[in-house]
Amino acid sequence: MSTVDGKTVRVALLGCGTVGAEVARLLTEQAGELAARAGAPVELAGIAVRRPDKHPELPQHLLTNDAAALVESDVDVVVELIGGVDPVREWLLTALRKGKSVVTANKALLAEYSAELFEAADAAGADLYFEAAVAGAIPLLRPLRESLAGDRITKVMGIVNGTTNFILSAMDSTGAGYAETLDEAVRLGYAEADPTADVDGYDAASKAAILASLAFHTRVTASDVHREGISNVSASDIAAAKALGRTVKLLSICERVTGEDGTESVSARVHPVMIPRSHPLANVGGAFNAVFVEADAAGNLMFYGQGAGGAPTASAVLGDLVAVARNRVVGGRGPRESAHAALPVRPMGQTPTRYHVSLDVADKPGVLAQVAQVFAAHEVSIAAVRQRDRHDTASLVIVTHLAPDAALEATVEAIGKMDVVNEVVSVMRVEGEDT
Ligand SMILES: NC(=O)c1ccc[n+]([C@@H]2O[C@H](COP(=O)([O-])OP(=O)(O)OC[C@H]3O[C@@H](n4cnc5c(N)ncnc54)[C@H](O)[C@@H]3O)[C@@H](O)[C@H]2O)c1
Ligand SMILES: N[C@@H](CCO)C(=O)O
Ligand code: NA
Repeated sequence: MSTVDGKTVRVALLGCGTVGAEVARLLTEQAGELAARAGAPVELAGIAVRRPDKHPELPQHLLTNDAAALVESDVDVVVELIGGVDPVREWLLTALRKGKSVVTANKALLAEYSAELFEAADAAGADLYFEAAVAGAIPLLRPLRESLAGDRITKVMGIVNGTTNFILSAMDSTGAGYAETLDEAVRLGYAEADPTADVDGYDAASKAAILASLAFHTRVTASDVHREGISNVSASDIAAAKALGRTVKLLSICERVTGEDGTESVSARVHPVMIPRSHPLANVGGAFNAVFVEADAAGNLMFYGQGAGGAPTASAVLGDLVAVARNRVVGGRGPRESAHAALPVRPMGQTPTRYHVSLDVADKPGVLAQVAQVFAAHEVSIAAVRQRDRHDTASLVIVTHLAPDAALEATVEAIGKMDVVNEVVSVMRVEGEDT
């Protein structure tokens, strides 16, 4: 038995590309079921596209190239699937100020402007949902905003960019270098012709900002996130990781950091990391996403699935659409912004990290002691050392304990200048316990 007695919820769809086309299809094909679940018919009232004449597949009477006018028209919900900041930002602010609910997949916009969007939403009592913006189909933002709202989250760490995960997974399995693997990823259609946002970590940094804000009830923007991409990850790094029983992943890491004086701050960063092959994130291959959440009461949680693609991303958009339609039917709202903790963002240099350093050194007495002395001088404690002799040189692999990132960086710089060090073969941060 279902009750569909609510007033029709009229939906404006802005953008009909990879994700928008799937949303339009599912909205039409599943109209009856969506109405039953929402408690009211959910009706596509208009679709804004750039060139209506290029969309013979869509109902022609719904098409317009005037997104601004569609937002102002008699619609209840605006689903934005165009992307980018301008001009979308103004349209969504207009919609929210007029009390219309907004559903968007736009991480670039949310990562910089969520405060003003939430302010507009809160002032008008409208909903702002964006499950598709991080990790596509994977239910992640709703668990953070709702299911875990009673817990204290300490860390959110994951693979939230499919393109870079595809490239790193391929480098790991073939041993090939970065440039040739990227070319292959573009050829196969996994990476875009201009893959900058993915490979330089901008996409993952936007997602980290959204995750840190929701997990820690604070405001973190993309510009607060320390960002390193994967273009410097070499075949040597991958080989060094393998030799240690580790693999390399581009991780978005958001964590609470408690200073020596007990004050709390947030660290949000994106960079390549060596993790043990036994770590749950190590087995996430290809273009899949996975996010690990640590919370005081819940313990460890893992979210895994498809982080991109038309249909998977549309699944998250439709879920949000049903949620906002339900809220309208019962006259309520979804969660408002929760930024009460107002935690400062810790600079990367002061963030505790661990390094792996692989060196090619002269094979003579006292070299290990000299290298260890440089670590000690920077107050960096060594967790493990492995030395392997070759002819007249030796391979030295050092893994540190936690130390401020700036101290680790300075240590590596000083080591690179030592006469006894022939080559710094690989330097990378590590996460997870060694097995
Ligand atoms: N594709 C994915 O896998 C994926 C996953 C998660 C989130 N997202 C996000 O979803 C959003 C859409 O991504 P996409 O992959 O569908 O992009 P897309 O480029 O395939 O589609 C965007 C569409 O918007 C249209 N458009 C641009 N300006 C417009 C305007 N002024 N009026 C009307 N239409 C206009 C474009 O012509 C294009 O068809 C982005 O914010 C993206 O970050 C995408
Ligand atoms: N370019 C993104 C799409 C999903 O946000 C990725 O590779 O994961
Ligand atoms: Na998601």
